[in-house]
Amino acid sequence: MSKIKAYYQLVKPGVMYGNVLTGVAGYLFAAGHFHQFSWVGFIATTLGMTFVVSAACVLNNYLDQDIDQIMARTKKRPSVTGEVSGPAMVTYSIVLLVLGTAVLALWTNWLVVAIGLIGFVTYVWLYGAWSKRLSLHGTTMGSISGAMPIAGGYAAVSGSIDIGLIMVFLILFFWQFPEFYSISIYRRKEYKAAGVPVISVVRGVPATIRWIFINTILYVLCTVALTPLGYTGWIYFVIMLIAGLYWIYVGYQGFSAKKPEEWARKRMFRLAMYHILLLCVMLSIGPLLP
Ligand code: HEM
Ligand SMILES: CC(C)=CCC/C(C)=C/CC/C(C)=C/COP(=O)(O)OP(=O)(O)O
Repeated sequence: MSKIKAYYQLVKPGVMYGNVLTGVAGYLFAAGHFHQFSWVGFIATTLGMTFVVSAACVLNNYLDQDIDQIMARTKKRPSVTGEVSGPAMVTYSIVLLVLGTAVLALWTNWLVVAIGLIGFVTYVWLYGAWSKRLSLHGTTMGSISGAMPIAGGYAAVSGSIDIGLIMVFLILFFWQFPEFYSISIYRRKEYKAAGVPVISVVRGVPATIRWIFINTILYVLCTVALTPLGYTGWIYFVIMLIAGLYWIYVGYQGFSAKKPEEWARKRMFRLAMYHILLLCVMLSIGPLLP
């Protein structure tokens, strides 16, 4: 692997782009609602968030080497193979964090800076270094950090904490349980071998399927609630309701799945990916449509 590719891998591109995408959606959602869009604010939010989320992922890679070297999915990471040294990773993370925080501080507002830093600390320490290793509730902590970028994007426009900010935070918070709990089903053996107490290891697969179902319903309720709350028009409502009911139906199929691993990988996880894309598009245009 070339050095550049190694440094790129360290930011966990899949997770990083997903998080930035939700940040962008949060910004556009608020911009549509408040009729207030600025290119400077938009670019600074996107760029700053990209740097801060990347900084968090790099530091997490540095701290997670012991777990990552056991799991097949993660054992080829540059942090594990030694391609990038420990001190280099820490320096890289600090540079990204300083850059990102500076961009957010200069061109957005202090609420966005605070949300970025809370997300950073929650992901790197409260989740990665602490609760992920200790308890099945680590996912809840991880979900708090994962819901920060959309809240940050929204806050860049609103400048304050309001119902809209709380709702987008909750939507993203609940979305992550179907996403990660389905991964925990199809990667159960790896997590068990690495000693990570994810829900499928601690409570078993049927209980995990139950919690996926419950959280999917909570996600759908929060997404459609934006319309009666006055944030989006009925086109958003109808599309999110239909897509949401379908997701709930797929969650329900989990109860009778003959091969839960296959259901989790090919149905539930995949649908979580489609849902986040659809959600981001609909949040961005929902306030502007009838
Ligand atoms: C807003 C929050 C999140 C976003 C946007 C997100 C996005 C993504 C995306 C796009 C992927 C597929 C690409 C890739 O493999 O890198 C992925 C995979 C993954 N995510 Fe998430 N994720 C989020 C939250 C979480 C949470 C809370 C956890 C765990 C507690 C988690 C654990 C994982 C794992 C382990 C994979 C790898 C799956 C595999 O290789 O089979 N993610 N995520
Ligand atoms: C504003 C801000 C900086 C927010 C932080 C956003 C962020 C990086 C969220 C990630 C969510 C999450 C728990 C991913 C899984 O990590 P993992 O360590 O379980 O994944 P792995 O097993 O692939 O390493």
